[in-house]
Amino acid sequence: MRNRLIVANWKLNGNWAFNEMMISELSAGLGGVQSHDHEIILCPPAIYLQQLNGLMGDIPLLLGGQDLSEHFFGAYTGEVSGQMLKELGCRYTLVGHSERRARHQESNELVALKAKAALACGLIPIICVGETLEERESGKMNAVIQRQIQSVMECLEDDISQVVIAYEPIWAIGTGLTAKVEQAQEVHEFIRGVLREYSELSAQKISVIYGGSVKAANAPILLEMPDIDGLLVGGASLLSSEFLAICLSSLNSK
Ligand SMILES: O=C(CO)COP(=O)(O)O
Repeated sequence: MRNRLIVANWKLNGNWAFNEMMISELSAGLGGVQSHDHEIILCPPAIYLQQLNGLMGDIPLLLGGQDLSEHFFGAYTGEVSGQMLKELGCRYTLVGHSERRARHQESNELVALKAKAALACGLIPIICVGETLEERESGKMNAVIQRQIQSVMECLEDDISQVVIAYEPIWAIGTGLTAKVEQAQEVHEFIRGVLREYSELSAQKISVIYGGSVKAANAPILLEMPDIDGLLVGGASLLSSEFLAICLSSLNSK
């Protein structure tokens, strides 16, 4: 019933030659593989969306932004709007990644406005949530994640089923530490419970994906969990063989 999503977050990586090579290697590896309930989404730096859109042809890949402005146009130097992402071929955009929350002081309220702006532009927001190690160890994890989700849900009102949630424990990002599958499943189940408070149907429909040191080696076991509907991959998405193996393990696991 829920879509399976494998999302590559390239962060501040890529260049013209690298992008060309990645698309050609992903094309060779995924050629002919089609699945109506699987989506593989590349989120490169916004500046490369146009190049990738031109390179993708009929390869079964989609594009997403890494962030967007909560504004639609105007005097906001350096920002990229949802319409601009849409024009460049995006179907998705990440919102509220922990690196933006921490480094750019993005509050829950701002993340909610960005998710709303994304939907208004016809984009599906992938809303990132997750706790620090300190929050986990001091027992605040559930409250932190609940608040992150509630802010968005309260702002979106009728549109809540149109989003994707990405659970990324901050202590597992880029550290080589992955949440144990049981730990990840437990939080995903908790997130579905929070969603259920808004709508049972939405809770069943919204894909909740996991991110944090995902690799080809741990992807299959994560994807076996009942409430893990896909993966948000950072470092391993920059290595075509690793990323392909992750995509193929997902395509083969359903
Ligand atoms: O932040 C992430 C994806 O958004 C996870 O990054 P890593 O896979 O490098 O840990």
